[in-house]
Amino acid sequence: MDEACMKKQNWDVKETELFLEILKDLDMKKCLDGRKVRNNTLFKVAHRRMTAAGYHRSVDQLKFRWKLLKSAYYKCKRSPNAPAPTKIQGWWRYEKTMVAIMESRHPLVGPEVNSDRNDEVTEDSDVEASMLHWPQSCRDNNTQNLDLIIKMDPEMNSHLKIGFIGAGNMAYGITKGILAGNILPENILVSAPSVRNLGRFQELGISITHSNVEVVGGSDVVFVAVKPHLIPLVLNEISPHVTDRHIVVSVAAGVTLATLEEILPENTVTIRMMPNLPCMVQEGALLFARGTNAKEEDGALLRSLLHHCGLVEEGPETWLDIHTGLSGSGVAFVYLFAEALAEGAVKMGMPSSLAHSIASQTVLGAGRLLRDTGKHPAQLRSEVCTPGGTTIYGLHALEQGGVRASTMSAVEAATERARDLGRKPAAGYRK
Ligand SMILES: NC(=O)C1=CN([C@@H]2O[C@H](COP(=O)(O)OP(=O)(O)OC[C@H]3O[C@@H](n4cnc5c(N)ncnc54)[C@H](OP(=O)(O)O)[C@@H]3O)[C@@H](O)[C@H]2O)C=CC1
Ligand SMILES: O=C(O)[C@@H]1CCC=N1
Repeated sequence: MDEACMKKQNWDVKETELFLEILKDLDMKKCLDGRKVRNNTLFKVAHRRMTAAGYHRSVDQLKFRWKLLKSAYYKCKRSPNAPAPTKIQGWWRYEKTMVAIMESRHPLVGPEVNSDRNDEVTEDSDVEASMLHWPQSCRDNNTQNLDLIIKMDPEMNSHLKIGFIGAGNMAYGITKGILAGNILPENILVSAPSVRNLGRFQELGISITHSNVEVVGGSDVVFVAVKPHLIPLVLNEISPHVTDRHIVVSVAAGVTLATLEEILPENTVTIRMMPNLPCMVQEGALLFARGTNAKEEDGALLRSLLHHCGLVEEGPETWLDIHTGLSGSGVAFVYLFAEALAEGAVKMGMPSSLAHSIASQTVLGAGRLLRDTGKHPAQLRSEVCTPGGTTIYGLHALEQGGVRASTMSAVEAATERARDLGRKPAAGYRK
């Protein structure tokens, strides 16, 4: 480690005080009990807040600083009257806050305390922080816990820098959803080779560039929203600039996590996600799968970033292609049906514009009722259907046209196409 780097590891009073205030504010008493003391998420929250305040420490450095402070606290407890019981310079400044944190956490008895005491280290070894092995975050931390932790820190996302590579319809849809949350336009940067799609981002107050590398350099979360056949090209271009600071989220249909991980540097946090266009009106349906290095808290962060886009779910990667058929492409199937409904009305003599606005309201109303009641579609269908009435005559006509089978085939065909794109992203692809 060179001298400049070692210097960077020296904490000054202001920085340490801020760090402790953040930990206190995060209410460690509730969140860090025993085994969860090293919960990555909390340190990540602290990391984001420190970064926002202009202090650029890695999560591991924060953990190590905490370890030192705890060590000093225990030394002090053991021999309160001994002079300079710790090597942390100016320890007296932090003692009060440390006591406030530690003594609201648990009494100084019990096995956890003993195990904490074993963590005692000297400040001299601070420079070795990056080499320390920290246990993985506890597997028993379910998503609910993580969501709670993130909710505790409502400003967390607002400091995140978000980048989009590709300025097409999907990037725009996700951006609109993100902006409905607490991310400000000035924290978003979008790139595309031409200006033709960039204007609408500018109108939202978002910065634009033609440089994908600039987007990576200025972002914590990078959405890659180019067509699937361009993914290898774009990832090869940005790969030298991707670091452990980044979460790379691909929205490209079919492109697998294995492909992303093969091109990006080892240890890159990758997430594969399939959104859909209604993100634009905060009614999207999004499914994501985490890559090898993406932890639960990375998924929780993505969820909290996108929750204004609509329904956000996590699942195994094998469901991503199915979700593409069901929902990514599925919205287009619904539009086709809406169009056909309107055309049926036009055929029967209704003016086109009225027919289309009634068709869209019908799709919206049917969808909301389906979602909000949680009823099975067949149940709602039967509630509309009077015996011998109009609806059953119409449904009969639809069944004769094979609408159910052809819709199932449409989902199947789109799923298979996504799987093909995953095998050969460029195969038969048209822009
Ligand atoms: N549209 C949808 O409903 C959905 C799309 N997706 C996925 O989202 C991705 C994007 O789709 P969509 O938004 O529809 O596509 P668009 O064609 O609307 O947008 C593609 C964007 O990529 C940009 N681009 C092209 N080459 C590069 C490059 N080398 N570097 C940076 N940007 C580049 C284009 O630039 P320019 O503006 O200059 O042309 C354009 O802005 C696809 O992978 C698709 O599978 C997923 C779910 C739904
Ligand atoms: O048609 C496509 O390939 C993209 C993916 C899902 C929706 N649109």
